[in-house]
Amino acid sequence: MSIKIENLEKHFGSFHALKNINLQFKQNQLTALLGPSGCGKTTLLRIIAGLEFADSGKILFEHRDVTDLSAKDRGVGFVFQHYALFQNMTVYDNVAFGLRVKPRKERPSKEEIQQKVTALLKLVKLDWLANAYPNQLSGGQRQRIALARSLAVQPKVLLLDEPFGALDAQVRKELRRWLRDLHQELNVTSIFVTHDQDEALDVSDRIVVMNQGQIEQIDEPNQIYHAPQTPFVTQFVGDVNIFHGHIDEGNLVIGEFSHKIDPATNTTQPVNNQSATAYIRPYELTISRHADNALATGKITHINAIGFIVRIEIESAQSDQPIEVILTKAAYSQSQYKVNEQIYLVPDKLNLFQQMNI
Ligand SMILES: Nc1ncnc2c1ncn2[C@@H]1O[C@H](COP(=O)(O)OP(=O)(O)OP(=O)(O)O)[C@@H](O)[C@H]1O
Repeated sequence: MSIKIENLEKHFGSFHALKNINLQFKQNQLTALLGPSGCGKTTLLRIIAGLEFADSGKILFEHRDVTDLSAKDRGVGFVFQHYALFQNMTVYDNVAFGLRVKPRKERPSKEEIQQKVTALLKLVKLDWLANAYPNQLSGGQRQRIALARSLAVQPKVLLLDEPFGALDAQVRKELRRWLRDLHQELNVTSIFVTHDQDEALDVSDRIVVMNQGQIEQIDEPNQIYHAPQTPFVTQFVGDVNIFHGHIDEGNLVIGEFSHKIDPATNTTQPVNNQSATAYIRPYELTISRHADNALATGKITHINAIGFIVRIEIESAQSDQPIEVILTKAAYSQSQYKVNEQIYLVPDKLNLFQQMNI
């Protein structure tokens, strides 16, 4: 089932929580709502669920207007961060619950319920725990049972609010891999809220980046990471070095440095005499011993060569923050850079955002 949101507005008193939200969720896709704390992700999810109502705007499930329908009439399944399982029921009974409380006319037979619950427990790979009680499960197992329980009633839409938020990093990673695989087997349109960019990039088909009640960008993970459309998205998704300067005849000028902007590798056309901010990912900066086409100079303050890649930190008068550069092991051992060495920084690619009139 596809979901369409049109001109949605939400205030809490005088606070404008959602500002003119227009969005479409495609059928059977897994979409992440990504943004910092307080940007409105949960509010949007709750409005889609029917747990909260917008001031104005429309929500369509397929072509049906559900704007004024309550949660129970929308046919959605939820999984929340602290989703409480019924402590006095076994895992099996927890998953069967939603089916057993259906009105008599819609309720499946005992045998059908048994088949379905067994299949769901197999799907979440916890059939061996059918007779256990929630307090005998790990946090990750509880979340998987919570998901099985919400899937039992065959929702057409599955909404997940930071489902793995309370779990430790290792379990989170396992569960997100598992959710991605599981989603491929299911016929359900899923929306999940997260403030963790790695989680969004790793799991989802599409990402909606939100900031201060507004949508900044809607795209596939790859595009969000490699072609961010706003300064906010650039900084929020992935590490980035920031340089402030201005444009002069197709060059980005920072202090005494002038870097020729290559139109082939830069999305924005430089406009003369405008102030500009360049956002450069650590692996898009090259360290050089020559000043040609450099953007900055600086002193190497730290080298971390422990992992698969080498991280180099540089202090520079051209940047307020320490600059981070990532090199391959091969490039590093060839060049033999040392701490305290004075070097130049040359970008391979930069994301340029310009402000009108300096
Ligand atoms: N019931 C409410 N009454 C008043 N303000 C609210 C209410 N619910 C949310 N807000 C405010 O609306 C804003 C958006 O909240 P929301 O929970 O949607 O953010 P979020 O992006 O999900 O953040 P987080 O990641 O911290 O959960 C916040 O500033 C919050 O304080």
